[in-house]
Amino acid sequence: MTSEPAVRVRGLAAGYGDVPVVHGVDLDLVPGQVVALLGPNGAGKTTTLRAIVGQIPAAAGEIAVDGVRTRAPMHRRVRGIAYIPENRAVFKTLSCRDNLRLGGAGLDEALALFPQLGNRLDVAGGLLSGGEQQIVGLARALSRKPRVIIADELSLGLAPLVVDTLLATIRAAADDGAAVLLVEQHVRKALAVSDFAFVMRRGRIEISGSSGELLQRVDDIERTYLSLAI
Ligand SMILES: Nc1ncnc2c1ncn2[C@@H]1O[C@H](COP(=O)(O)OP(=O)(O)OP(=O)(O)O)[C@@H](O)[C@H]1O
Repeated sequence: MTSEPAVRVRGLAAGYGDVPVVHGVDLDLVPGQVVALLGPNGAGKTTTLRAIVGQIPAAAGEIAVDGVRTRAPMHRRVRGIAYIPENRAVFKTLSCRDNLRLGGAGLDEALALFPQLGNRLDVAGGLLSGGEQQIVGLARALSRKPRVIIADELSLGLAPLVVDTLLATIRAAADDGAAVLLVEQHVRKALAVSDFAFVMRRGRIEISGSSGELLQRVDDIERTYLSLAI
């Protein structure tokens, strides 16, 4: 892959107040690639994403977007970056249609991605199933054709088929040229759709490699790194 990283992270440290949570994180997000960030609960994955998008400040290290170092807050840094946080950002009293239109996203593009929303457009966001709410959030983010997609546990609590749909859509967005960073609890599914993966524990990256390599040692990785909390 010859593309320059869309996002380059070096030596990133971040935390909350005086409490350091992540340390020394290096990663590149390259157009066309999905990078999976794996790790047990509390490892620091969400904190890493929040620091990359500028929702919390970096305590140390560098973040460069398109080769330009930035410390800008999220609303400036995220031009062309879709951040899909863990909690489903669906407005409960707005219809599915209005939820999809929010923020300038195109309804047609959203329905092209997820035709199954077509007969749910008049349903209030709060009455959609968890899977549908997550699909609405992802459709809204992807229909703006972001260059960088940063997604946190898209599949939390969803049925396996919905998880497969969401991950396939993420893969397709990368194949169309997006640079993707994905935090995912389904380790095998994440390794199957990603190109490169990092395993984080106690705030540090402990393993990195191609997803194919990591898939070959997934039993060992799950036993050693993913089965224990923190
Ligand atoms: N807003 C916050 N204020 C203080 N500490 C926090 C906050 N959010 C997270 N933490 C702490 O930071 C550590 C890392 O949490 P983080 O959410 O980044 O982990 P994670 O790997 O994403 O785990 P999970 O899979 O449970 O979301 C945990 O010890 C957590 O308690």
